[in-house]
Amino acid sequence: MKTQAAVAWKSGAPLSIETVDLEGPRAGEVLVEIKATGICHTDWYTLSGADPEGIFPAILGHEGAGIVVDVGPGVATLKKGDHVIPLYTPECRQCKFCLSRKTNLCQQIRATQGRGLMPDATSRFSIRGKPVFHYMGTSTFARHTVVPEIALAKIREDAPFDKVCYIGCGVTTGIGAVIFTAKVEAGANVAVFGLGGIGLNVIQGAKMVGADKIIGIDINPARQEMARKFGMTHFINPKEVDNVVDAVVQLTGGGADYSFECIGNTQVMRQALECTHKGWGQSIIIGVAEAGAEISTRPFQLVTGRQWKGSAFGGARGRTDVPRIVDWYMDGKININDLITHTLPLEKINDGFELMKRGESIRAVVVY
Ligand SMILES: NC(=O)C1=CN([C@@H]2O[C@H](COP(=O)(O)OP(=O)(O)OC[C@H]3O[C@@H](n4cnc5c(N)ncnc54)[C@H](O)[C@@H]3O)[C@@H](O)[C@H]2O)C=CC1
Ligand SMILES: N[C@@H](CCC(=O)N[C@@H](CSC=O)C(=O)NCC(=O)O)C(=O)O
Ligand SMILES: [Zn+2]
Ligand SMILES: [Zn+2]
Repeated sequence: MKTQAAVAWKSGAPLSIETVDLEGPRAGEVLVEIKATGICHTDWYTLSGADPEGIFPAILGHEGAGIVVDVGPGVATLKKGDHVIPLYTPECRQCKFCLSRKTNLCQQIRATQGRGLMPDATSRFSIRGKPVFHYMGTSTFARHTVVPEIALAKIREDAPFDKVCYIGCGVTTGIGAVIFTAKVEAGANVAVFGLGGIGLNVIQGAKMVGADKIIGIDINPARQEMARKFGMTHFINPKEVDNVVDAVVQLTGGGADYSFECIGNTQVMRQALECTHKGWGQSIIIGVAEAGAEISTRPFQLVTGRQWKGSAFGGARGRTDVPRIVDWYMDGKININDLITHTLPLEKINDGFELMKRGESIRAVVVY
């Protein structure tokens, strides 16, 4: 079939709206009509050329929601008409990683996914006979995409696509990092570095679990108002203090119980670790740093009880947890609407990237 997509021909260049050939689903695969997709900082990271796994031409996008149009042979858990959210972290429930119960990082299809291919090592997308790569196993910047069955969460049919698409990455990543990765307890003090589409969801998660002080740190003062609305109790602008670490330690009487780095800046990752409490502080890295970047601190920081952890997709097991998070939204337990600051048609997708780069949007959502 033919479909329309925003194609990334090469790094650093704007996306180009193209008519694309899309082959139907093979065994274990599902054809999805994407109804809406968010634009995440990680799409920009890959488009910028900073991602070691970035390959071109590709169809980016990993924060979508849509409807099943067709299923390939052997697909048992989904049928035409089902509403779904594609998962860049699948959940096969059979691999060593899934069975361990220690991680959400299902590895069943990770190798081919990282090479921009479907599990049988081929692409379903092409233009004028030349293959175009998939991205993160989802490629939601296309009106139609093919996704493995294990990488689709079935969601309720009354959930609005233009809001719950954000659960496909940002919402789950932020709230999940608090609930699933850090397991923040009521009364804990939390520091959140970076108050964008991810950090604001960390704040929302910290508020949900009953954290005490929720300290937001951002160089963009315009982020303060929204962060307070979502539960931030204190704000630090690094440009206005001598030392961010000291500022957090003072505010919390010794250090944050938990901190979250939601930027992708390795200097800030160090600050986020070092502002946590001696003996038990945990710092969760969420931000994705550029290829080759390394983190450092004095080992003494770890010897004295601080811990560094990472979190991908909030530690969520997508097929199990994403439908629950959709329920939380539908039950009014989490706020997504206020974070979606811009809605655009596919033709204007590059404007969405510009808004993000200028710090003017929290989430821009493309509605097909
Ligand atoms: N681990 C995971 O599963 C995921 C990771 N990410 C990554 O999380 C990071 C954040 O993504 P978004 O929230 O969408 O980005 P964003 O661009 O919306 O937000 C980043 C925020 O950090 C602030 N900031 C930049 N430099 C700063 C500094 N030196 N100190 C304090 N604040 C600073 C910016 O003003 C902005 O408000 C990105 O690196 C993204 O790739 C995104 C989704 C999932
Ligand atoms: N491709 C990059 C790594 C990018 C990365 O860390 N992705 C996150 C999700 S970011 C979503 O917006 C993730 O889930 N990582 C786990 C994984 O298996 O990719 C690189 O090669 O550095
Ligand atoms: Zn993302
Ligand atoms: Zn698995």
